[in-house]
Order: sequence, then C-alpha cells, then structure tokens
Amino acid sequence: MDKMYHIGLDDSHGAKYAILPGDPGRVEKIAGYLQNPEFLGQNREYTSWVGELAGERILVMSTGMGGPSTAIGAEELYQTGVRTMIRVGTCGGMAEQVMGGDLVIANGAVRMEGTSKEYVDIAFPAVADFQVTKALEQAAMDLGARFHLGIVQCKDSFYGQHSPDRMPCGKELEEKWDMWIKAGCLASEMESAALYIAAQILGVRAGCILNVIWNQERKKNGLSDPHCHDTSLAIRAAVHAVELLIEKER
Ligand SMILES: O=P(O)(O)O[C@H]1O[C@H](CO)[C@@H](O)[C@H]1O
Ligand SMILES: O=c1cc[nH]c(=O)[nH]1
Repeated sequence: MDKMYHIGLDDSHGAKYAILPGDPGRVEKIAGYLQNPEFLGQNREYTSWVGELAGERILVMSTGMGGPSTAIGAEELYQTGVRTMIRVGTCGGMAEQVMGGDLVIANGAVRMEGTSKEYVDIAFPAVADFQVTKALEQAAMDLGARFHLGIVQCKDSFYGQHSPDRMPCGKELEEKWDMWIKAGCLASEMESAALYIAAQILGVRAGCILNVIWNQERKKNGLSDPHCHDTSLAIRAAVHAVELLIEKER
C-alpha cells in the first residue's frame, strides 16, 4: 500500500496495537520500554517508532495536540492495520482529589471540542473500550500508582481553560467548567473525545491514561498543588496494559 498522507506510514509496521502520546518528544521514550525499538519516520506532528512486546509488534506515534490531528492519526492508523489505540497523555486536574503526579484513566470524555461533532451528533457519548480500560486499571494497580478512573473533559482551547477571563466568551467557559466539575469530571485534556468517537466509528478499541500535571482548582481553593511533568508512570502503565491485553488475547 502507499504511505498514508499525513502519518507517512504504510502497513509494513505490522502492529495491531498503538500507544499514542500527544507530544512527539514522548515517542522515543515510550519506545524505549519496548524490545528492538526502531524509528519509523516523522511527518508533521506524527513521529513514529515501532518495537515489540510479548511477541507482538507495537507502534508508538504522536498525535499532536487536539482533536483534528488525533482523529486524522486514528483514521490513518486504522488503514495501516491498527485495531487497539491507547492514548498516554497529560492533563490538568479538576476534581479536588486529583493531584499532580496522580494518574487518570478516562472511561469517557466530555465532547467540548469540535472534531467529534463532525463524526456524530453530540448526544452520542465518547466512551472508552471496557477491556482496554480494565487493562489500564490493572496496570495502574500493578504499579502501585495513585490513580482515578472516570470522566475527563476535552476542549480545544488550552488557554480558554487557564485564562478564560481573557476571552470574550470567558463567562460561558467558566460556567461550563464549573458545571463539568459539579458533574464529576476528574481532569481536562484535549484528545480523548476525538479519539474515542473516531475509534467508535472505525470499529476499533481505544483507551486513555494521563499524568496529572497540576490542578488549578486545588490552587484556587488554597490547597497544596504539587506539579508533576514526569510522564514515566503513565507510560509504564500504558505499556503494561498493552502487555496484559496481549497475554489475555493470546
Ligand atoms: O501531553 P499531551 O498528550 O499532548 O496532552 C495534553 O497536553 C497538551 C496541552 O498542554 C494537550 O495535547 C493535552 O491534551
Ligand atoms: O491543564 C492542562 C494540562 C495538560 N493538558 C491540558 O489540556 N490542560
């Protein structure tokens, strides 16, 4: 087959499982947890490596930031044979109990972004695959991580989250932010809703595990707000979850 237009890959990678960080700079680090890691290529925001785990080929590819590039990545990975997609990313805590350095496993996502609306009506939920989510939960437990499992909020504007007062529509952003918190959202990030909806429509599995960087709500409420930029724990949990899925499905 020809190489896919955006991701620059064809099906010669031979992987059915993919680990998908947003940040291209995280790809080589993730591949370092696999056997025989090999650089495949880079085009636009898509940097790709492949390696092996428990006898299976595993692709690692960055999606870039936000729904559009994530959905394009999922679509083109599907064309190259990938059937299980696990996002490993970062997020900002929303719920008070979610602290920097914790992990969040997203079993569903609020669709406050634009991409998924061009797949299916907003009434349709963005939900993670149950088996993938169970494997992520088991992996986090095996690693002894402090983790939370629940719903994350996805948006398109990082600065709409952090500086809503600067935006002409800031009042609406703030009202919605408070509503998501009251409804029980754990954390905010930018890709899982588009990934879950694209995966659903493609008929493949998707899940997501996130490192919590900080929690602006804790800071606002005068609570301690430790910051953690180290994504190692989330990466190790994602890799271990893939291993668990492979073993279970062998
Ligand atoms: O660390 P990644 O995976 O990029 O994820 C988060 O970080 C970016 C914003 O800083 C957004 O992409 C958000 O979803
Ligand atoms: O606060 C944050 C941190 C990471 N990613 C986001 O989208 N928001």
